[in-house]
Amino acid sequence: MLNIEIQKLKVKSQEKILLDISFKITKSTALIGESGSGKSLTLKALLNLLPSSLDCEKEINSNFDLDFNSIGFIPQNPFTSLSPMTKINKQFFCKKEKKEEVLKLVDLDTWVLDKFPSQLSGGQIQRVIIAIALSKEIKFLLLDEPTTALDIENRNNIINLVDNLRKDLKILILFVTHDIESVKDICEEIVIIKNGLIIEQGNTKSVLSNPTHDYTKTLINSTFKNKDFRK
Ligand SMILES: Nc1ncnc2c1ncn2[C@@H]1O[C@H](COP(=O)(O)OP(=O)(O)OP(=O)(O)O)[C@@H](O)[C@H]1O
Repeated sequence: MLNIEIQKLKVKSQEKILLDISFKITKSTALIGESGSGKSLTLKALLNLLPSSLDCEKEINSNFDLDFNSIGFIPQNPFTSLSPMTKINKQFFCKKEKKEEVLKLVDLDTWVLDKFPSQLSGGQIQRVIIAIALSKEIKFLLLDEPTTALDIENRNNIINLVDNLRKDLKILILFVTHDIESVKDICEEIVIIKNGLIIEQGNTKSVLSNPTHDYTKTLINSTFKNKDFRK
């Protein structure tokens, strides 16, 4: 079973500590926090994409090589993630058979290969982006608010897709969002962050049904208008 143990992830600017967290990913973990809590910094630090003005200390153990080839990244806005003037076919860097295999995994037919991004819907583009990530035989998938730019139907489709990938491919997932509802059924573990620090973490269902911090309660209440899930 794959696992990642982030023992230390600390990001500092010249003025202050922006992020200081540690957590494990053994299946799928949701990282939840308000705007400015440190979600993007966490992703950038894991992807080695922090600006040089920030100082980063990392102690990460994993039972596989954590590098460019083993990590897939799904950004927030699918509409700006692909090259607009290039057909989908040319945006994959793998053999035809692999393209067909990964398109099937995301429930798309090969006709999309002959299209430009502008000819696809937001949900289809997000599926293509996930297929491109999967064409690399990744072991760890990072998702940065992957449903924010989508309508409710496409949002649910992408959530179901991520859930199926998690079950079928058994890859590790870190799903970053401010929207608890989108992850409550697909992430086993949840990490709540505020001002760059972990406020609460644990099994998702336990934390959501019995939050101990007011910050977590506020996040839950702002997400769930209908609180039936807690019964
Ligand atoms: N390059 C930087 N230099 C200095 N401070 C930064 C830098 N990048 C981010 N920060 C600060 O670090 C904190 C966390 O930012 P981050 O972008 O990780 O938040 P976030 O949780 O992703 O928010 P959002 O949901 O709005 O994207 C914020 O206070 C932000 O101002």
